[in-house]
Amino acid sequence: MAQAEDKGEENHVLLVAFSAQGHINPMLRLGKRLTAKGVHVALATTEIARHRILKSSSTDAKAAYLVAGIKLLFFSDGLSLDYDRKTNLDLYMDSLGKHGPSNLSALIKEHYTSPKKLLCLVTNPFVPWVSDVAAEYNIPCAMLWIQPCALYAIYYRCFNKLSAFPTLTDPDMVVELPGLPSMEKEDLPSFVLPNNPFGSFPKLFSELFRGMEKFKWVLGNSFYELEKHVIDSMCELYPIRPIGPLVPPTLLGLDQELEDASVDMWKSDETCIEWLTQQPPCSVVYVSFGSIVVLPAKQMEAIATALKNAKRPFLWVVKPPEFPTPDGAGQLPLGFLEETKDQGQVVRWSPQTRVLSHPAVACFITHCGWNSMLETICSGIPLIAYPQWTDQPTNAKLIVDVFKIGVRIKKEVDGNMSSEVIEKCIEEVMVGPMAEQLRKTAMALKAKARIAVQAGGSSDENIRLFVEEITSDSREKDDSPKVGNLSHEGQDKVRDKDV
Ligand SMILES: O=c1ccn([C@@H]2O[C@H](COP(=O)(O)OP(=O)(O)O)[C@@H](O)[C@H]2O)c(=O)[nH]1
Ligand SMILES: O=C(O[C@@H]1O[C@H](CO)[C@@H](O)[C@H](O)[C@H]1O)c1ccc(O)c(O)c1
Repeated sequence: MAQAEDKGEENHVLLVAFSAQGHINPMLRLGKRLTAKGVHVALATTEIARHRILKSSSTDAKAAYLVAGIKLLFFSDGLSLDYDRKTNLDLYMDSLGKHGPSNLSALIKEHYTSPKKLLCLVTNPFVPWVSDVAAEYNIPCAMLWIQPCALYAIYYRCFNKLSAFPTLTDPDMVVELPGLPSMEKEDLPSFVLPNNPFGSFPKLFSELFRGMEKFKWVLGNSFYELEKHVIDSMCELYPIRPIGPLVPPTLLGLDQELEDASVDMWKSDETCIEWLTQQPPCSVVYVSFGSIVVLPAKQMEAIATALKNAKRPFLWVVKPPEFPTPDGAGQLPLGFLEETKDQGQVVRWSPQTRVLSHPAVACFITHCGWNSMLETICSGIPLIAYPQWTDQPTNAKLIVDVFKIGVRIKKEVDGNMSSEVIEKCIEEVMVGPMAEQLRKTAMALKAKARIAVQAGGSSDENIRLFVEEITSDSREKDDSPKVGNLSHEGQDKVRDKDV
């Protein structure tokens, strides 16, 4: 029997997320901020997430369906659970776009006694078609932009052809955009480059950014004080309201909110926390490339050599590839574990936010996924950027030239990284005047992030405004996009709180 989720109550919001660790968790944390303001929230994502959450035995079956008061609902993306979505990314995105809308629509009919009880649907960028499902039920739609606001601005201008971007005939052109530093091709998101191999993303973003009027609100997982210039630059086009950082409350000093709203798709190895506790303060190099990137064998070797030669304690997350290949991608070099057993720890999946906020951790070598970056900003430690694809190259540019909280591993001409360069980066962020400056800047940003989410802070005010707008019964009377940020006076008041 179909179970109604709404139990006759009003004020429901349904969040819809692409099925990835770094997409679902910020949506859940937005959900928690909404439930704190009296809204009932559920999150719908695809079956592959349920499968992964259940497989990760750190999450029990009950928790797979209810997270911090947010009900999880699942629909099919049209593919079997054992399908290799990563290798066949374009087919995966096509299937999701083809089957997602009707399956989501059926889910809404099944779970809500009347779709009219839904104040709005909130989607994220990889499932933009959710806005069409919202329109089918005459429900307003919001988007949570889960990458830096800088990426929102870049894609908006690129796909609406408002600025010049590299082409096959001019692949090396430098891109100049308001509110951002000049960007060379290695600083741009891979999906806007002429050699991007994943055709589904430019197609998806083109449809999304040319049809922005389908979204009454655009919320961003960032905070005003972090990206003010680029956020201001979008005010005249299609504004984005920052409401983040959407990270665990413990990283934000929100002690009154102990429970995090997140799921784990892999079981984390808690033994590394015990190991960290035995290390001197500010000594450990933490290394992780997130949930999707699998590094080629040569790059794994370069990192292994650099860590050995740096002679500092390290914690390295080496997540076994879901579909292993014979070329050794994602595998540790033979003998590495034995050679470094007294120096470092390797785990398959770490409790990353606890690691980053541990006093023993000194810096983070990262692929620059936006969730990892926000978690690091909130922990106040410097980064070493080694971006791979999608938003990551731009995120690396932000780390170095805008936020000024880290360094970037420069690639060799063959596109690989050398162990010497990695080692040099480790030294730069660990010792000397540059290390000191990076740490100081990182600590100042951490303080700003905390202020943004506290009562009356810029992000908290933007959430308050969003809830006020979705719950006011202006829906019938006023369908115009509510995309504006706080009024200028409001923003100024918040700005005065800058540290
Ligand atoms: O060993 C790990 C590696 C990553 N993460 C979490 O996985 C998410 C990764 O998201 P991100 O956007 O950084 O990168 P993605 O994995 O999506 O590429 C972050 O919240 C991390 O805290 C984790 O819990 N343990
Ligand atoms: O984009 C994918 O995942 C990550 O999302 C983060 C937030 O958007 C981003 O900052 C990070 O760089 C990305 O790695 C993603 C793409 C394709 C796919 O099949 C996924 O499972 C995730």
